[in-house]
Amino acid sequence: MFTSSLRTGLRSSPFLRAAANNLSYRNKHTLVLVRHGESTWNLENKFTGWVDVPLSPKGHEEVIEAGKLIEAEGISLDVAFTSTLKRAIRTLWHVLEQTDSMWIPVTKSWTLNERHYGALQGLDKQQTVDKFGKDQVLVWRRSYDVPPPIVDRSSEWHPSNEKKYSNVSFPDEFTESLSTTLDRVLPFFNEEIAPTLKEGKTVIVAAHGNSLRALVKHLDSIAESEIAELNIPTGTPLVYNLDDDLRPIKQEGCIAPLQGRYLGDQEAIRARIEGVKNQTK
Ligand SMILES: O=C(O)[C@@H](CO)OP(=O)(O)O
Repeated sequence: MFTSSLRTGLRSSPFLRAAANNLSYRNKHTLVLVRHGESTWNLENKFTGWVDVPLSPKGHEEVIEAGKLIEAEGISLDVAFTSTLKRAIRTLWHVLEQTDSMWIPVTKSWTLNERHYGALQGLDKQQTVDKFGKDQVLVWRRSYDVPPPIVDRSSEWHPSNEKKYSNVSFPDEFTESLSTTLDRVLPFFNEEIAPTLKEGKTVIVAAHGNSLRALVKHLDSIAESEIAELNIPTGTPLVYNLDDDLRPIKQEGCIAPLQGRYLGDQEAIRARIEGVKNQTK
């Protein structure tokens, strides 16, 4: 009787649970993905892409909570990667603060940016549905290889007009589909993130809905036909355990087709996923 209540007590202790998780994460390649928290343009329901908008007040709260969840899970971060957009950078900062790992190396790369939304950037999502129809907007948002309308160099949204991309050359007419987003996310993953994971480091990537959709398409071998259905919620850590070939080890409680596991209240997470989907009804 006494022994069994002692065992129950040990299992329910957050400290001991975190310590046990810490041991189990140490023996695998651990990759934590987190989409930035709600941004001001998520709140206003505008197509954002590479427009550098900040987190909303709720977005800050979401990612502070994300950091606490990572900490409670006993995950000890070693190396971080993020985009060059402030909503992802700020998300990472909050997570690093909450996990007492602000000292770890951080690499920022435009290749982890959100998918560029071309001439849709800045438009209200619902008004775009009203003008072009739900089906067309769904194709622009979620098809694998149909890009939104282009911007040229005269547009304020063309990356050649921004200092932060001055070392990169972009075509005169620019836009991105999920497929062309994957064409820049995957080389960065293979050249920078994969070797770090193989060294045994625990890696966090703070990025965006569509750059993370591209990455998990690769990790989880999701078919082009299936990827349209996949929506990633804001500010929710997604933890992968990877084998030595960096193939995901399917985790209990994962939401198919993902093999990694979201941390947090699973019902609330499913509601957030639906919320992303329903931005264009
Ligand atoms: O506007 C965007 O850049 C993205 C993410 O917020 O939107 P969507 O989910 O419609 O691809």
